[in-house]
Amino acid sequence: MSKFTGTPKPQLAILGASGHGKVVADMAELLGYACVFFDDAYPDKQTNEVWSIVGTSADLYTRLSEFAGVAVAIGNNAIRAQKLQELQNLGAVLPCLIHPNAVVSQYARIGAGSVVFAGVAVNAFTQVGMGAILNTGCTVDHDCRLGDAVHVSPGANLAGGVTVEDHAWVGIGASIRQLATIGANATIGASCVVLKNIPADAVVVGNPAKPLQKHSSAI
Ligand SMILES: CC(=O)SCCNC(=O)CCNC(=O)[C@H](O)C(C)(C)COP(=O)(O)OP(=O)(O)OC[C@H]1O[C@@H](n2cnc3c(N)ncnc32)[C@H](O)[C@@H]1OP(=O)(O)O
Repeated sequence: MSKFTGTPKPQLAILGASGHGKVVADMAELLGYACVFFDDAYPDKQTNEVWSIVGTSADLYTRLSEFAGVAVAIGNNAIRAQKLQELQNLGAVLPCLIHPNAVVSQYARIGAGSVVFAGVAVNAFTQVGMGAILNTGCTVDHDCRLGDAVHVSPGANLAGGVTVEDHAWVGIGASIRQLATIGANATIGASCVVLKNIPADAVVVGNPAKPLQKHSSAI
């Protein structure tokens, strides 16, 4: 007598066997996927905790038809954007993965290849581009505009009408005042409080946000 095994789970390939990748895989399993990793450290590295690494990024590009979807778990915003673009050009399916315990308004839009982790809230009429990381417990309030491959780190809070341009990184626990704009590729340091617009490529820290100064001298 054959044993009933149920419907096979859809397979998700995750590019990047990182710590971030573990969180993506854990969430994807909750969403019903079975996960394997691809990473250029293969074959020297063959596991990422409980998950198998089965090939390099080049291997993934030749095996896309085997997968129901591909996630890119690379924290660097520019590299993640580049890999997502290459995968999209090859016809890969890039699902937007939203944790069951995230709260996303029915009037919000989040782009392909984005991940939204546990405890996140995204409020009405916010739009998020492709390949975003909305990390654990961050909030993105109403009418925000987030570009492609942005990262909002754990516990960061964006008030209403904030703009975050492509590839910008909002650090852990940062707060962004309503209607402020964070320029492309900018970095907002951990716990920073942003009250005014931040130009592209800037690195700012503190309360209120100021450009990062490195002033350690030899002790
Ligand atoms: C799940 C996850 O883990 S997601 C990842 C979450 N992580 C984050 O959000 C981290 C965000 N990154 C930061 O805050 C970083 O410190 C950055 C990007 C702002 C600066 O990094 P670096 O360029 O490496 O700066 P570095 O560590 O050398 O520090 C330089 C100076 O700035 C100070 N500094 C660095 N970050 C901050 C900050 N967030 N607030 C205040 N001062 C800071 C340092 O104390 C140091 O001061 P000193 O020169 O007087 O000693």
